[in-house]
Amino acid sequence: MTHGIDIQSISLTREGAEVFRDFSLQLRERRIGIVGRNGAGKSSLIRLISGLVAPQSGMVKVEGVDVLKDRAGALETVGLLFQNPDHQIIFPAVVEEIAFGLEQQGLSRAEARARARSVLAHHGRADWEDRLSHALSQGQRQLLCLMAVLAMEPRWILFDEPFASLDMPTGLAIEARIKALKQNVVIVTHDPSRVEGFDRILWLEAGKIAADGSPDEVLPRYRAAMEDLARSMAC
Ligand SMILES: Nc1ncnc2c1ncn2[C@@H]1O[C@H](COP(=O)(O)OP(=O)(O)OP(=O)(O)O)[C@@H](O)[C@H]1O
Repeated sequence: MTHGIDIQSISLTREGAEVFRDFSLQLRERRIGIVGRNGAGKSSLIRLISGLVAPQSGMVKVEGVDVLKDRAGALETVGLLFQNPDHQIIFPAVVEEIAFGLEQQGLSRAEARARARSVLAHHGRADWEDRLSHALSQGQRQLLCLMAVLAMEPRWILFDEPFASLDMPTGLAIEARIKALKQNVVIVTHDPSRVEGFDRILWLEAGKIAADGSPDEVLPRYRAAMEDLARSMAC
């Protein structure tokens, strides 16, 4: 049985601004979308879930792993893809980028590189073995980040606006890859059409859940509210 993601009474303040106060949430579904306006706390929430941001109080467990206290366990349990691959990629060489997380999980350097090469081959990118990350296109760098996360085989993968800077074919290709993943997936997006057909949608507003339910329950209300706001902002 899956324990899923268990967020208990989180309070988070960033640079003096309160983002969450006594916030609790349980996530078990396989496909979860998070929508909400700029500054609602969507990125902060998935950073909390992956253990990259520490709350002032409260606890986050993913599949029973305390992601703040058990960093090695967290790497095996939850992977995060940043919106901008350039904020994620550390190494000049593609193979090193994929091997790094595997070494963090305890593989030797040689084992990690061999596994990285097999991951590239599995995704039909064996020819990237000797490529430099910065010489890839934006969409290709995003795919590299996805492969680096998938290589670690986490049970949950969190995506922070994965489509924001991709052209249409690359966006569709990444969307198809995400759909085919066997892992549990959480996607933060400003585009409701990307999360139609998901199991659960959360609408986050100023650090609180404004709506929580199926896409049919939440997305029409979200779209209508955003359209109302747009009308009130129009000059
Ligand atoms: N690195 C940071 N340092 C300090 N404060 C931050 C940082 N990132 C976000 N915040 C603050 O946390 C709050 C929530 O931001 P967050 O990025 O989580 O929202 P979001 O819903 O993902 O917004 P967007 O849709 O614009 O990406 C905002 O008030 C923001 O100013």
